[in-house]
Amino acid sequence: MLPAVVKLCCGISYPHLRSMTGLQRTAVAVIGQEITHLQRQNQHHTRMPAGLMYNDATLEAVPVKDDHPSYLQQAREAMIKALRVLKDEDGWEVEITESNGDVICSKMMPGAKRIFRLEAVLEASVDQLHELLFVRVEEMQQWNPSIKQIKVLKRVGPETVITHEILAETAGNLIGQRDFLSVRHSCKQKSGVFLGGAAIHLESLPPQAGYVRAENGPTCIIIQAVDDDPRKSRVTWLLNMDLKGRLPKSIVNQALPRAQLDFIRHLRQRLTATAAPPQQRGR
Ligand SMILES: CC(C)CCC[C@@H](C)[C@H]1CC[C@H]2[C@@H]3CC=C4C[C@@H](O)CC[C@]4(C)[C@H]3CC[C@]12C
Repeated sequence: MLPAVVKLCCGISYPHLRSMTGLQRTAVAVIGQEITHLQRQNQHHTRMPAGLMYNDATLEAVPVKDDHPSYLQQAREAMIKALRVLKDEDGWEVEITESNGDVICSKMMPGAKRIFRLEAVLEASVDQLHELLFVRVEEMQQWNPSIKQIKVLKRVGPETVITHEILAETAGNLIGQRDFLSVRHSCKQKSGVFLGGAAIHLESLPPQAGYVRAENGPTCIIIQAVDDDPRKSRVTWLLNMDLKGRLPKSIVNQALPRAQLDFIRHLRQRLTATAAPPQQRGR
């Protein structure tokens, strides 16, 4: 199914491919590699029962009964969709330009849904960011006060996890309590690290009392080394979120880019905190 979708996309976008630059080329390159990976993974899936391959017995179990082999596919499809959106340069409007160079643009999608793209350069290596944003994702609540909890419910593969995220009340004041269920996938390429994600449904974890189940994705964070400095990385983050519930669009469309800036600010604080011991900070 996915290879067919990608072939179709490639066909549609072929005339545009010749005029592409930078990020766009990266995005297209990764789509090709993803197909190859995916085809290999799919061969495994047809031979082995779902869930047997990477079951990690040490994981603290919130039961994920509704296991099926397509989580990896869903995550990859989400990543490809998100990359296609980033690749298309048309229709982006600048929302916020910060004095430190961070820029947030937004774009209206079919269905009158606004999505947001943040671009920032961070003082951290690609590996450091991969570690903080994917490998040690459960620690995020320690450095990001907007998040009450992130829990890895299941490891679907070495680079694919199912997570449950609960927003902190501080972040939710205006928006109300939200939680998310997502499949998240990380893909390391020469050109950088790609983190993709999409909302999923699990019968074993239905929306909880007092929370509105929001949907995050298809989304993608691209982390690329800055050419002349391996200690810096360029982050391109597509935020595509449906907060659900009855919220005025104007409020949502202000809250989302703000949430992106907050996220990056906390990430920077976390990076400074680890870079220098407390007595040296600020010198
Ligand atoms: C009140 C509203 C507007 C707040 C929105 C909060 C947003 C910005 C929060 C909620 C859940 C968060 C995500 C939770 C998990 C991950 C997985 C990780 O691999 C990359 C970061 C990422 C993708 C987070 C990005 C920021 C995030 C999307």
